[in-house]
Amino acid sequence: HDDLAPKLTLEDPKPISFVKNVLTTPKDQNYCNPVGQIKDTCCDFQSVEDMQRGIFDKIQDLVKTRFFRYYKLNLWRECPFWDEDGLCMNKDCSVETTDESRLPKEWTQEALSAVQMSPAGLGFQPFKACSYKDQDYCLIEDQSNENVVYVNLLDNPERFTGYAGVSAGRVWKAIYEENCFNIVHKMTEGCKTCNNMMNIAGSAGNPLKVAEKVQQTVKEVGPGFAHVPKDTEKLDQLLSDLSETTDGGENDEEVCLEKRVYYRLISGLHSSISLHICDEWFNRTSGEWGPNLDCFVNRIGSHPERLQNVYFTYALVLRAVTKAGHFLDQYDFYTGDDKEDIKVKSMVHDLIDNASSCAPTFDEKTMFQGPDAKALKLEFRDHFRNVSRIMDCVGCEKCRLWGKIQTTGLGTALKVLFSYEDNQLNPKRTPQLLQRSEIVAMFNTLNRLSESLRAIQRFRKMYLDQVEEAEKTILTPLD
Ligand SMILES: Cc1cc2nc3c(=O)[nH]c(=O)nc-3n(C[C@H](O)[C@H](O)[C@H](O)COP(=O)(O)OP(=O)(O)OC[C@H]3O[C@@H](n4cnc5c(N)ncnc54)[C@H](O)[C@@H]3O)c2cc1C
Repeated sequence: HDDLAPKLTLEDPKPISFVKNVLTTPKDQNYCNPVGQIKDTCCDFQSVEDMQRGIFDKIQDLVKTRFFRYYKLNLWRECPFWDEDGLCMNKDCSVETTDESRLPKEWTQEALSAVQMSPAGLGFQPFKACSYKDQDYCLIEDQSNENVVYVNLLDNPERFTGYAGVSAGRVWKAIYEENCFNIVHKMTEGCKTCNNMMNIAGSAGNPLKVAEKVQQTVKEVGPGFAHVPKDTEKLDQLLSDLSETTDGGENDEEVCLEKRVYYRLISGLHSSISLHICDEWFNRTSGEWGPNLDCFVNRIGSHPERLQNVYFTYALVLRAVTKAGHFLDQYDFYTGDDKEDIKVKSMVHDLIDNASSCAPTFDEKTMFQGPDAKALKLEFRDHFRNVSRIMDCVGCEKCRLWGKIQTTGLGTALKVLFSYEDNQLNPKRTPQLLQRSEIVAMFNTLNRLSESLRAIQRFRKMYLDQVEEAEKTILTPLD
């Protein structure tokens, strides 16, 4: 499978000709500076930027603390969907793990069977074995598995690794294809195999598109891949049924809120990862790390929707963090050092207090209200769980690490928003609500999104500076 191995030498992004741009397009002072309401949220772009600036330093300081910088995970689970044999051997892809002897002994392997909860019974439960609870939107790693390791996130920053090509593309494709809800499933009721197949081949819910997608997927990977039935006759029949029953064409307005939210969330994560790559790009000529404007313009700047989705995802996660405020206020942030525990607790409190001083950024009560609400919610949850499993198919260790953290962070946010009413987020009523890894993931995800918003502001300025430079070049007469 040579073609599936990650391409390690990602080509440099296409350079932007600013002089040509200035000559051909009107100067855009508002470049990458969206205004107005962020669709499907209850806040506008400007207030999100203001809030992000207000709490940026607080969240940066928080993720550096002992409690938040160590993340425990299984980095080497088998990809459950396809044979992922692409292994990125680039040194920037590798993850440095932490020797457990340097961590509080209560966190470590030996204590697994002994400790489940802090004496107070509130919160601290880092060693719970893996199982999906109904409320969970993502796979929580089996903390007692012998393959789990601790990683110091500060030693393993998410940045450009060179991971790209077929392997990375296939993971993104599979993630977007999880956004396939109800309507398609209704058409294939009673056909379990077909339903499974739809799960991996689905598109935006238009049956014709799905049929085409199935055909394309089968062509690419062949029958027998993941859930695609080996029985090609059945497949042909399904495709012809689908083509007959559809009139084609999809009306965007008909895409339900839940589906839009799902897409925006994933696309926001994707944009955020791209932003980190562009912000910490490795310049092969100078041998230095730094922002790459061409990368930004190509991947984000020229796609307004991708840019806006970062704000959306930030708004959603921030709402989840503030909603969980009461629970976190009483959580035992155990680090093995009493002073540090108190410090972390007060930092979390301060952050949430600041974020809560503004109106909520997202209204979770608008979702799952229609007649199919219950089924749709289950589907939404199951699809998101699949996204966290797809992370095991990422062929670069470092990307997998951050992919896992951020999908767990988003899954935790969804759990807080959609699995519990405000009054249930009380540790006395639901002491086992969140595990340590979920809390660490949610705050680190908020931090990465916050860094992405800051990167957008920086790239915006770089872009305008370049335009100004180009204008000077045009206006300066040649000697
Ligand atoms: C989970 C995960 C984590 C990763 N982490 C890293 C990392 O830490 N460092 C690193 O260097 N590389 C990482 N990668 C690889 C990186 O995301 C890109 O895949 C790679 O840089 C190649 O980029 P590309 O320009 O070909 O397009 P990709 O980013 O691979 O995008 C594929 C296609 O998706 C569509 N698309 C792109 N962005 C969006 C969006 N925001 N919304 C909707 N559609 C979009 C476009 O059609 C695009 O062609 C990661 C990949 C995955 C799957």
